[in-house]
Amino acid sequence: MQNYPPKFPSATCALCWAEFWDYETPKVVVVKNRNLGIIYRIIQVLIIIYFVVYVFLFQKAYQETENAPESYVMTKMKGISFSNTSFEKRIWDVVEFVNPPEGRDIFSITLQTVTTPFQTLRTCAEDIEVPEANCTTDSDCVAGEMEMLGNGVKTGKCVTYKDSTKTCEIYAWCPVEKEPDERCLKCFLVSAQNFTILIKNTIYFPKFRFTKGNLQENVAPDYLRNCTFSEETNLYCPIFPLNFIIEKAGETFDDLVRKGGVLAVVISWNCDLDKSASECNPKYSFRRLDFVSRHNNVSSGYNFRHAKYYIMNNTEYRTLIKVYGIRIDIIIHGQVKLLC
Ligand SMILES: Nc1ncnc2c1ncn2[C@@H]1O[C@H](COP(=O)(O)OP(=O)(O)OP(=O)(O)O)[C@@H](O)[C@H]1O
Repeated sequence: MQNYPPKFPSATCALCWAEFWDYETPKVVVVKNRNLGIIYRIIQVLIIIYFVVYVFLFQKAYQETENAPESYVMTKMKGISFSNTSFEKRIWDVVEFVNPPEGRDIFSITLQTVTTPFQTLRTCAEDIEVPEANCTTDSDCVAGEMEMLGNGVKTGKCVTYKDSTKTCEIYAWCPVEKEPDERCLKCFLVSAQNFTILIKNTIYFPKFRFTKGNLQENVAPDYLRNCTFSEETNLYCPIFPLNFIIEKAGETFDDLVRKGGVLAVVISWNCDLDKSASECNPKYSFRRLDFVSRHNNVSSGYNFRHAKYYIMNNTEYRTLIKVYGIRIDIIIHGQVKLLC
């Protein structure tokens, strides 16, 4: 059965042409129902409130925004400390305890060291803690073999490590490093808490050509030497005592000195450029970044090794230094808005 006559293109075209000349208008139906009317008005009011309060007043969606400013950070530490160990009496100035020295946005402060002095390239017994180091006869030590967690290449001999304990002999920087049973936590850099850090920061938003820095302008040349940061009274004095950063990050110096750790100083520049530039101020926050290592027995804290080389009697020596310390990361955030 065929319901509709077959439509030919010419017939469809004629229909369209006829409809083109029709007049259309929506028909409004007024429902006289109080409840329905109340719901309708409430929805209208909610939509108006959303746009006026949230979109316009709070989000300021009529403004153009720019995120991720170009940023310059320079850091400089000041401080001096004295350590008195059985090994040596030592003065620690910034050259000793700041790594790297150029004043980058990521740097570390040495709080404790495990030092292995007078290492030379020669043979010695492998450290007992190294896997496969224990031996009873020379046949346990394959010459030329290297243990990736070890300190050198095996010579093929089994030698005395301590008392009756024997380990494979290795060719390495000897003597090899030994972690002391107990590190003297009070020996090192106790006064490090009072060290101060200058953090110079300038941001630039290229779209709006807006730039600002965190340093007070037009002040006495020795202003920075005498001021300390305070969010309430000294926002533009970016000199932070180390202990201030540690406390604000919710940590204690004693905890950090044991294993080291990584702290962040976050500087946020969130500004409304429709207001005066003086109302665009940095906001500082502080937190510990290496939370994963803090609650972890396998690898906790922050440490690294470096060596100082020297030549004595035509022999090259090095002092191996394992450093435990605080790494500071300066992180810059920013967002500005301007009426377009
Ligand atoms: N961490 C800090 N704590 C206190 N004052 C500081 C700190 N870092 C720098 N200053 C002081 O801030 C001022 C500006 O430092 P800047 O590094 O620009 O100049 P400088 O003359 O090279 O400093 P300096 O020779 O003292 O290291 C100097 O007076 C400097 O001593």
